[in-house]
Amino acid sequence: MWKTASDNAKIILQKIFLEGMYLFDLAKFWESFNAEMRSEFNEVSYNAWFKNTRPVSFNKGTHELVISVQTPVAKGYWEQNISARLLQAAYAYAGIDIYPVFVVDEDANNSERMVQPQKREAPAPKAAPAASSREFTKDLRLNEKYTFDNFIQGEGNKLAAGAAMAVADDPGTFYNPLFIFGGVGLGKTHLMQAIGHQMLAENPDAKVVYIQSETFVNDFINSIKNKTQEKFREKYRTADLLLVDDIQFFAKKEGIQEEFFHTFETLYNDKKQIVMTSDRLPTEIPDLSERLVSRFAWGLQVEITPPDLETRIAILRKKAESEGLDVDESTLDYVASQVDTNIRELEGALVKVQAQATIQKQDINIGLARSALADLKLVQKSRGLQISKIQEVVANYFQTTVADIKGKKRVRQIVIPRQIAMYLSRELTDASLPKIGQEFGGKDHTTVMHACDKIARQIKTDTEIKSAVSDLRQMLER
Ligand SMILES: Nc1ncnc2c1ncn2[C@@H]1O[C@H](COP(=O)(O)OP(=O)(O)OP(=O)(O)O)[C@@H](O)[C@H]1O
Repeated sequence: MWKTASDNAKIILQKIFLEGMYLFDLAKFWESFNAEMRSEFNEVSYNAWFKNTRPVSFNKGTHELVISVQTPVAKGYWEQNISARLLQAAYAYAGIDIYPVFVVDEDANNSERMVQPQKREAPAPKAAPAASSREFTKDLRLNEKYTFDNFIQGEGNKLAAGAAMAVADDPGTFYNPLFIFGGVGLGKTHLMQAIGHQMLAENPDAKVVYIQSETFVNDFINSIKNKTQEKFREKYRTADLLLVDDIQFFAKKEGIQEEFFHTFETLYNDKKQIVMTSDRLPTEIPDLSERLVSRFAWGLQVEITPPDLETRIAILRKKAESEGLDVDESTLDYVASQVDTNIRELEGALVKVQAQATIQKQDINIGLARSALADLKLVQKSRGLQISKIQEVVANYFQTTVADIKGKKRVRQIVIPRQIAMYLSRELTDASLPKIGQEFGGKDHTTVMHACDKIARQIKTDTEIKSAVSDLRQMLER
């Protein structure tokens, strides 16, 4: 029987397909794709998106290519920005279509939280007022050291760093707004400004506005006093990138919130990137209007948690290098072990050691570091109460177990001690509500908020609860 032209075509296609399958060597393909990406992305971006991303398997039947990424942020970035490139590369390499599937590596063990974006409303287009670029340059005060290159990634900040880089690579589209929250001195401002630096490096004419939230408040009040509201609006509503630091200071300021709402709307609708930092989630900022809370959740809310020892050492090493200090590893290790919750204080500790070395005309070594930081140790000791310690003391007091305190049992004998432990964690540590929830077996921050409110109320009305809380406080503060 003769073959028709269309049969032939089918056979040829089948052959090409099979050759493609045959040729599709996953390891080799990945190597070549990686090399291509390495030459295209700068070092920081390459390290963020590609270095720890691995192909897991390729199914020759379904063409599914399973790829393991380190964080949910990296997953989102690959899906949105890199998938298309990967498809092209696979086609060019072996003439086949592939279907990438991204999985987050559970072993990467992220300690930070990422709050998933909420559904956003379709933005109504709005015309932006004309810009005056000189005003922005005048206001710009980015710290030149706060770049991605100088930011050490580790447990506690890699989700936030990944999100910041994604935003810097593709502002106004990917995670808008980006809301970075977490404790004092953990690098929120640094990351936020790094986005500004990258935007300016790529486009020196970009209008990058970086402000402390108090500046917005003061500018607004002055604009009313001086009748320069139009100018005020122009300044903020024509930015390409608006960076607002410590937005928790908008708490209870209704007029300011109203003004910021309109600034937000204008920028958002114009697809301009907004980045905010805060020491807590929007839902925890007192009297923050519902519409701001919901808008802040449109993009990504990501937490920075305190760095582990390894990251603290790496930060100190980098700082010592940039200051031209010769500090050996054991001294770096010692200094890093003295300050565990605040990187500003960690850097301050190194400065203290450096100052002592200068005064005493000595080289920096572990003995000198010990004497320089002797008083610091006392301060840290009284401040560094751990949530785990609170759980242990409360469990003992109520003759239950830490597992039950952290668990899900709903019986009253456990629920009350659990709520008291949450209340004390809020009162006696710097931990945010999400962080406390996480330490109590991954509970939602609203559960913690409810527990804290309930115990605060009961202390006023229930003498037994009152004296239990006061006993426990004494035990913990001893
Ligand atoms: N991962 C990091 N790598 C290098 N330096 C860091 C890192 N995180 C923080 N720092 C440094 O620690 C100092 C404090 O950081 P930053 O001011 O950004 O903290 P913050 O979270 O904004 O604090 P605050 O809550 O007080 O506003 C800065 O000098 C910053 O450069």
